[in-house]
Amino acid sequence: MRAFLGLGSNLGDRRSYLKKAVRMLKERSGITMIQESGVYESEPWGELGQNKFLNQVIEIETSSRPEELLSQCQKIEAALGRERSVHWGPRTIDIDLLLLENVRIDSAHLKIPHPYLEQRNFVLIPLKEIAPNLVLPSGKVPSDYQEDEKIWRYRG
Ligand SMILES: Nc1ncnc2c1ncn2[C@@H]1O[C@H](COP(=O)(O)OP(=O)(O)OP(=O)(O)O)[C@@H](O)[C@H]1O
Ligand SMILES: Nc1nc2c(c(=O)[nH]1)N=C(CO)CN2
Repeated sequence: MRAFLGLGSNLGDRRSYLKKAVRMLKERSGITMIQESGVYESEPWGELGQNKFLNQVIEIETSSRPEELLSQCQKIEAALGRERSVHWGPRTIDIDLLLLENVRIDSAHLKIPHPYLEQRNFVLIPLKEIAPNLVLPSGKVPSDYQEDEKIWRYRG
């Protein structure tokens, strides 16, 4: 099954957390990397008054079921020192399941497609780089969305 994952970090060595998360995902059994977007920096969305984020979107092929994939991602978050304190607050690493091929889930602990997907430029702009024509829940595609001054390519 094809899956798009969104990675984000705004604490500590943000670039290194993204690299480590990508490496750990590649090492997981049943996961094959298909594409990695570049890294983008942006102002915090939602909960303001925290550090800027680095974000990246990746496409993988996985043999895991959605619940298993969530649990694999949460193990990586835990291994990289993620502490869940503030909703939408600072984090060393966040891994969101954005879209899974032909999957719709609306349970208490897993919602697919990710409910805020199309409200977040930090997801849409990296997605536009690797999957410009992917049809999103609204029927729009990532190339319909424009970059703005609140998000830029990070070359660090
Ligand atoms: N598509 C999804 N991807 C990742 N987690 C999800 C998803 N849908 C629901 N969740 C649930 O969301 C819970 C809280 O996640 P988290 O603490 O990362 O929220 P957040 O990053 O602050 O907010 P957001 O989910 O809006 O990015 C997770 O424990 C997980 O069970
Ligand atoms: N720019 C940006 N803002 C955010 C992000 C993120 O990854 N990038 N994640 C959040 C919690 O999921 C809240 N706000």
